[in-house]
Amino acid sequence: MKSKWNSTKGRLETRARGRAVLTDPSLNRGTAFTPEERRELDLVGLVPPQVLTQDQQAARAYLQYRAQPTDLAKNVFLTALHDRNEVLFHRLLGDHLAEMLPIVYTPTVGTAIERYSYEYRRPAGVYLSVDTPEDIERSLRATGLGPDDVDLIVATDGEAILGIGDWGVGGIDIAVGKLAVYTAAAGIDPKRTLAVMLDVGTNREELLEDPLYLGNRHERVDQAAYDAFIDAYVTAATKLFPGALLHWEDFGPANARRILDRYRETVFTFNDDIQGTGAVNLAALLAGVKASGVPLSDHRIVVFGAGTAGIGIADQLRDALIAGGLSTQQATARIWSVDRYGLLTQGQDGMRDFQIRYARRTDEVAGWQRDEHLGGIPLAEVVKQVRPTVLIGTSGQGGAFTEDIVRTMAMYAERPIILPMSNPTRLAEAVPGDLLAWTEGRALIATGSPFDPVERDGVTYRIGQANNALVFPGLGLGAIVAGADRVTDRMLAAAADAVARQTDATAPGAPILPLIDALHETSVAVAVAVARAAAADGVAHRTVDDTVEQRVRAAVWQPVYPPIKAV
Ligand SMILES: NC(=O)C1=CN([C@@H]2O[C@H](COP(=O)(O)OP(=O)(O)OC[C@H]3O[C@@H](n4cnc5c(N)ncnc54)[C@H](O)[C@@H]3O)[C@@H](O)[C@H]2O)C=CC1
Ligand SMILES: CC(=O)C(=O)O
Ligand SMILES: [Mg+2]
Repeated sequence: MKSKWNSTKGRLETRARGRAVLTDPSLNRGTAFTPEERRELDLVGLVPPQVLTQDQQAARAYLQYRAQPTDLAKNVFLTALHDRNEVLFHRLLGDHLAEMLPIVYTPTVGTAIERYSYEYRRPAGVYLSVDTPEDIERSLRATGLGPDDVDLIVATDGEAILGIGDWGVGGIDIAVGKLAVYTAAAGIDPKRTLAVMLDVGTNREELLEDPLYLGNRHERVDQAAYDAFIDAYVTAATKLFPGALLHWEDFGPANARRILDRYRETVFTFNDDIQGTGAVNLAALLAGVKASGVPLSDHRIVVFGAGTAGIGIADQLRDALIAGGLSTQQATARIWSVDRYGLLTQGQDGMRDFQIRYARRTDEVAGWQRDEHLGGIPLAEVVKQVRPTVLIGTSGQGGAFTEDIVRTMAMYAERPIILPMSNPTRLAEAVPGDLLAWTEGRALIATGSPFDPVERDGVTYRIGQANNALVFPGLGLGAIVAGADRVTDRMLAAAADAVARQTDATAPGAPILPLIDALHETSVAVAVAVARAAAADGVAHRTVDDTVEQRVRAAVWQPVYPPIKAV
């Protein structure tokens, strides 16, 4: 590798010279290279004469950003900046986090993924192909990164991107987006991360037929080939980068849980949609429960959309109820899960194995109104019968929480807790303005994608984002600082608890989750709690003591140009 971070000397050392410096985004600082650096690195005459400060560069980049006509154009602009000058990209993102997160992350990242093969400029990570698994190791090595150089790898197979489905190779952008959030929120060093696209094909006809489509032009492979490929990836990644956390993002429901179950006991690994989402949802509930004044164990919880995220949520809620003193049976009975064929009920055809534990007994629902067209008991009937106090949406079905459903819920719950968590924005099961109108301002709300505050009767309701972005960055940072080699349930519960402690939702209009402006402090709190939990579970390989918060803060990477030395 031409450049290397020298941690003893605290400087970047490079053998690159001239144009090669300017085309490497981890080295390039464009007009901010000092006269001395320009001479040392053979850049004299290759950049305009004026030397700018990073502040000036950031101000100019922000002007350019603001001049972009659409959100997609803003995304493309930021991607290009990322490709040109990584530090400046992170500086800009950090300076304008609440404004730019919706551009690099949900909702606009969804559009960027749909448009990937059209907006493509430069590669963005490592593209591994199921057709040539023998190249996995070589491709990972080609990054030039050594065994101690990687803390984190975010991988996707692009099958279940947010709620927009299978986008094949374009899915790489969700891995890139998650990594941007890791750095912006928790200061994970971007040099020490990798985005990986596990290209197993796509079942989206429109991509297969598109001459510009950049991924493998065949359908998704069968399970045997798929599993062998995933195994080859895990084997190579753990061999080459033994300390790295393997983060899985947006896998289809048939694979997400299977992969997690297969590796979680033996590999340092984390499924964001199952575990991160479960933790942020639990945090929202803990904060909402405090504001509602009703203990968690007295709540009746309906989860709409019993897939990867929905059942991940149900599992962590169930664990929290059990930790609060309920038996497994009692805890499970507090949760009603509704999927595409209605309420999960015993004996229902086509249930996934991970859904079965939430299926209700048939005698319990015998008198409930079925919808023959749907093939089961619809959400509206479940809400009527159950009178839930909590309604969670992870269905990807925009508008599914109708006025009728919400008004029925609000007849019985004083402070209904409603979390339309589906992304991107257009797939939210309901929007905050409607929810507040239908509940006369009583609903406690958090949404998966960002929403503006709502004004009502002189109160400003700020809407927290029930998004795993409140959890995974701090989880990663805490795990790194603790030198963890596993992600345990206790670490997830600790993350949820730490997020919930960041807010007090008792004041009128207060959000139940911390706002994005506070994402960094939230992530630090999560990291500290996670590091302590890792130590308590015996999976930490570094000392976690009273100095842990200091160490977490010291580990936060800052977007400043480090000293650079030509070698
Ligand atoms: N806010 C957050 O942090 C997160 C939000 N999500 C969102 O949750 C949604 C689902 O994501 P995944 O669980 O990964 O997908 P998934 O495909 O695993 O799950 C979706 C589930 O919804 C069900 N469903 C589909 N149509 C339905 C209908 N008409 N009625 C009831 N259920 C229906 C499907 O059968 C499936 O079980 C997406 O929109 C995603 O963006 C996912 C992860 C994190
Ligand atoms: C936030 C996220 O992970 C999702 O919507 O899939
Ligand atoms: Mg996801």
